[in-house]
Amino acid sequence: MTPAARIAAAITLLDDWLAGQPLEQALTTWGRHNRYAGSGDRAAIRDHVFDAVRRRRSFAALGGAETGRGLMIGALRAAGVDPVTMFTGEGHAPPPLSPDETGPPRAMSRGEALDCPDWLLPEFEASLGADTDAVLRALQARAPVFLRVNLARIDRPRAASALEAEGIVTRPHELAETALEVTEGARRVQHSAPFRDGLVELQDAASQAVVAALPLRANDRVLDYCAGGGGKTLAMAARLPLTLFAHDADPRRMRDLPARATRAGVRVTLLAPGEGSRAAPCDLVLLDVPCSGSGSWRRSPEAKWTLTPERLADLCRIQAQILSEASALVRPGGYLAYATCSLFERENAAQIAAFLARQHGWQQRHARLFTPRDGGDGFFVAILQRQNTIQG
Ligand SMILES: C[S@@+](CC[C@H](N)C(=O)[O-])C[C@H]1O[C@@H](n2cnc3c(N)ncnc32)[C@H](O)[C@@H]1O
Repeated sequence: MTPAARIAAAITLLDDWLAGQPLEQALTTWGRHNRYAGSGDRAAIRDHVFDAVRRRRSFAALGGAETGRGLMIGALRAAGVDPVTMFTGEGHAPPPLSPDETGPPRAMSRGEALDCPDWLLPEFEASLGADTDAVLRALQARAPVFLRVNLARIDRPRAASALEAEGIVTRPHELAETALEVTEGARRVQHSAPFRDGLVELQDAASQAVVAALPLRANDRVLDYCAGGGGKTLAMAARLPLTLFAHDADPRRMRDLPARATRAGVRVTLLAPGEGSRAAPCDLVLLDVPCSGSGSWRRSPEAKWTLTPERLADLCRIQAQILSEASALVRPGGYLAYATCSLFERENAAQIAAFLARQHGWQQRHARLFTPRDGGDGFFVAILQRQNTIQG
């Protein structure tokens, strides 16, 4: 496909998305109906579409309309390319620009320039203060691809060499001693021997830093209460030998966990929903709670536009409930670790402050907010310790 034909395909997909079709579904359907497109074409079209969803407001302002066509005209202008060179109408290129589409772009509001829904600007400001604009700008870019080196099996330099032998170039990242950032060959990772053999896993660098911050000791009894696909379960297992339990309210989310654990050479006991108490009393319970995901909107840009005030309030209620129910599973003297991939204060520090105010006998030992300016996704982690003498 020519570069212009790829843009025409991205326009169709963006129109489907704007009409309400989920992005992944639109991409799969398009792929099925356009089998002539090679893997390079599909990857390039996917990149166009994800960039446009991430930068929906600024591209629409630059392109003059919130349509697939307007977004792609805006994308070209943002990249310093005159859209006239691609919108030629020749072959499979999109039709030439109309007079309306060639006028000078209008001034943008702050929310448009930062690609942020207006209702969320105060939420970001209350959470990030003077860093708001810089963090929102960081969220406009593509997320880097990070790998976690399984230090139980191999050290970071040797993992980097094994990957390089397969054309995957990486560099160490300072967020965690397990982290490698892929700078070339990211699409080869899942077919590579180091990945197949469990020497490396795909995992965001801040997510790795969260696991590195957990106060774990050898042979601890640990429950990953919101385990999902088990990214953090496996990262904990790679740190040191543990008795590990994984639980999730939706067991389908843990479907891939047994195979991933086998590949990594670790044992994890899966618990049915509501049976978290079978792991108690725990030395550490990790609560990687459901959240707005605002820290990972580079990776999942659709979520930025679908979050509503009602959904955010619901998530906060669920987080508070999980904190209350799962804290009971920690032994006296043990730890509760609370994590989100959100940048919002009310899902993070405020949620912990409210827990400490209503539940006596806990002390905060550590808290840190990572933002995309640190390189990885936005993440929050707080570590609370249960007092040995339980009061109230
Ligand atoms: C952020 S994801 C977990 C990601 C996972 N820990 C990882 O690192 O790959 C949050 C998970 O919490 C689960 N969840 C939602 N409500 C829950 C609840 N009340 N109790 C336990 N898990 C819950 C969701 O099904 C989802 O899998």
